Amino acid sequence: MTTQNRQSPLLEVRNLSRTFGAGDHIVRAVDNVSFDLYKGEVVAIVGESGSGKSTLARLLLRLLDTTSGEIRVQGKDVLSYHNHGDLKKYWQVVQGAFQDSFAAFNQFYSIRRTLAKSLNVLDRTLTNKEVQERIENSLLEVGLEPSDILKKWPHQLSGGQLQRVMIARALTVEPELLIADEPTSMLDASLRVTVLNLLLALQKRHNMSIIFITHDLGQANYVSDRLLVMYKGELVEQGPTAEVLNNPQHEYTRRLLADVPRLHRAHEPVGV
Ligand SMILES: Nc1ncnc2c1ncn2[C@@H]1O[C@H](COP(=O)(O)OP(=O)(O)OP(=O)(O)O)[C@@H](O)[C@H]1O
Repeated sequence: MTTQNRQSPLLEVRNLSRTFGAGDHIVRAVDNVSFDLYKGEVVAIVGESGSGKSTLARLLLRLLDTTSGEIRVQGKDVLSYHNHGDLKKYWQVVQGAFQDSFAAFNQFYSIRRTLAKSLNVLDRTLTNKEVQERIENSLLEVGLEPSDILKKWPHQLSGGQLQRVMIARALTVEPELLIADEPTSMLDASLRVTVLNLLLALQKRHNMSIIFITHDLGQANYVSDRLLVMYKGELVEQGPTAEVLNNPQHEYTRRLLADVPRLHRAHEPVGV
């Protein structure tokens, strides 16, 4: 999980901003954020509620327009993608998985239909057999038995199973980067550890890059190589996770750390 591949970043974010509203009511949800992410890295973005983490995730996934700044993936200017064809290709490289997996699924679709449909939309070149294979392999990757899961409907699955199906859905396109936005927040403690370990296993198996968004420093410590701290839309601190946690430079990071005294127990996922 060390950052070895230093040739060129997979993701380059420069001076990225997104505001909502105007005048006295302007909200700088993401304010002049810059960072790089390399292939195979797990980067955690931490910050309290409202610090701009989800807005940043949506900007990176091109689900929301930017106000200003640059996003490059594999050296390409992502913000120049406007038509559906370009965006679909982009979503084969960068995928997202979100906190509320139940809301993300169409309740009237079986899991098979959900997974096949989202893969077909993004990659029309695949045969039915290839679609089936990708779906089954992705479910196996997240520890679910395809024959059992595929015929079910979302309401028949537990929160943990749904969360894993959501990650499997992202995996069907074999992405280079997975953006996981609070993927454990709806889960109970034992399932949280399962999902965190699953993400780490995926990173190892595929050398996949992961952006892990959380308000929980303990989980960030458990999964990440590098830590980015957001406060009121700004990236106030970033660096190797152990370095940031052992020697926080920003007052806000110190405050966050003060709230989690158990963090200093090595490799323990606090709050999970
Ligand atoms: N569509 C929107 N319209 C107006 N304001 C918004 C919108 N989306 C987000 N915001 C505001 O932007 C700021 C950042 O919100 P965001 O959801 O990105 O934070 P967050 O760190 O992800 O919070 P949480 O951990 O609670 O999800 C907040 O002040 C929020 O109210």
